[in-house]
Order: sequence, then C-alpha cells, then structure tokens
Amino acid sequence: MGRQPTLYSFADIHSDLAPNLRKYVLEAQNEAFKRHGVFRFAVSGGSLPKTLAKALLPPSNGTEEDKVDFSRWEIFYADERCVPLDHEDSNHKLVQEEWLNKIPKDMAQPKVYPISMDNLHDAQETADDYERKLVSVFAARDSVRVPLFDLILLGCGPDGHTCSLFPDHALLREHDAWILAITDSPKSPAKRITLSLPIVVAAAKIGFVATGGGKKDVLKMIFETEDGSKLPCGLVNEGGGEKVSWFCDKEATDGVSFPRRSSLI
Ligand SMILES: O=C(O)[C@H](O)[C@@H](O)[C@H](O)[C@H](O)COP(=O)(O)O
Repeated sequence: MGRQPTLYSFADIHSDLAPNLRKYVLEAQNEAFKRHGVFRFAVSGGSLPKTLAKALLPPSNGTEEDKVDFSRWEIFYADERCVPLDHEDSNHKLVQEEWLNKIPKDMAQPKVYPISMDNLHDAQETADDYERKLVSVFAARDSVRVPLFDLILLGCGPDGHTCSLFPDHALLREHDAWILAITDSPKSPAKRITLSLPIVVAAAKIGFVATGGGKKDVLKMIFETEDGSKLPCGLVNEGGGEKVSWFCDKEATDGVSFPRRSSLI
C-alpha cells in the first residue's frame, strides 16, 4: 500500500482543487528550497496551465508556507510541440499566456527554460539540445547524473498518454536519454519533444491534474485494470508510487473505486 499513488477528488476546480493544488506545489517548493535553495519544476500543456494559474496567481495568505517565491523557481517543459515558440500550438506560448504573463510585474519572475525551436526540422537535434541545457543547469549545481526535478506536473490524455509519451510507443522503452523526440505522435502535431519515463519517475514529486467527465473512463482503466497499468500514466504510477498525486474533480473520478481523498489542506 505504501507504494500507491494518492488520488484526490474535489467537488469543484476553482474553490476546491485549485487551493489544494497550491498547497501541494508550495510544499514541494518549500522542501526544494530547504534541499538546495531553488525549485526546479517541469510543466506540460493541455488544460494544466490554466488550472495552475488558478492555483498560484491568488495573493498569499501571509503565512511563510503560503509564500510563492518565484525568484528561486526554474521552470522547464515536460513536453513541447515542434512549432515556433510563438505558434498557437506551442506549450510555451500556452503556459505564458495562461499563467506566466499574469504574474504581477512587481513580483520577482521565475527563470524559464523553453525548449528551443531554432532547429524545427530536426526533432532529435532539438531534444539533444534541451538535454544539453538540462546537463548544464542541473549538473552544474548538484553534480547529478540525472536531472532530479523537485516537481513535475502533468496532464492525462483520454488515451492514457502523458507528456508526449503515448500508449504502446517504443519511446516508453527508452532508458538512457533524458529528452526524447517523437515524430509520429498520434495527437497532432506529430513532431514533439518529451521527458523520458525514467526522468519523470525520478522526480521528487509527480502530480497529475485531470478534470472533467472525459477522463473518467481512462482513470478507471489506469487505477483498476492491468491494461491501464501499462498506459503511460499507469507506468508513472507504477514507477513513482507514493511520490505520485492525482488532482481530479468528481466528474473525472465518477465510478472509480480506488480510494480517494478530498483534501490535503
Ligand atoms: O502537449 C500536449 O499535448 C500536452 O502536454 C498533453 O500531454 C496534455 O497534457 C494531455 O493531452 C492532457 O491534456 P488536457 O489536460 O487538456 O486533457
């Protein structure tokens, strides 16, 4: 049981899921500050940036635990689409528009590491370039052999994909590279860059945010079936165990019998 992820189910995104997600992210931030003075955080696209903005943009309640100190945040991407960074399909553009650009200008700003799209036609070179970037940022500080993110926040696709790791794809068996290129993604656009599964499960904490009735079938599958445990989200559950938390609403967990919690506050 100790190796199981935690599944939270909230009544409402705005008044319930968002404040709990805030608490979770800030706990991860505070633990990371104690460990090494910075907070290294990776984020993906989809509906997540909007929910993250709901969680993190409201002002602090004044307590030390609730203080967001962006001056010590380093933000990375869990996955990106191979399009220019100002293209409407770009995860970086989405994260900027939904969240980062809304951080009040009189607050310290986080350091953001977008996946450079200077070499749009060569996805592998783009992946290698981001891996070199991670080597320089992480290894310089901690002399680590793998990048240990303090927190990675992910979405869950209706097919069970996460990051740009898709069901049954050969990239799920990649164990050496940190950053992977996919050129045949079943979800458009076909060319994408993604963290590899071993890097995701190495993180100190891994959070999923999955909301809406469109997620209930895949959540039932992930939490309750053998086949679901082999989907990319199921593999993160298996590899990350108790480091994994799911932030869902009641529509997404409708009919899921895996034990649920309704608050971490
Ligand atoms: O680039 C992408 O396509 C996203 O990063 C992708 O992995 C997303 O997180 C899931 O598809 C869930 O998306 P929703 O939260 O919008 O369902």
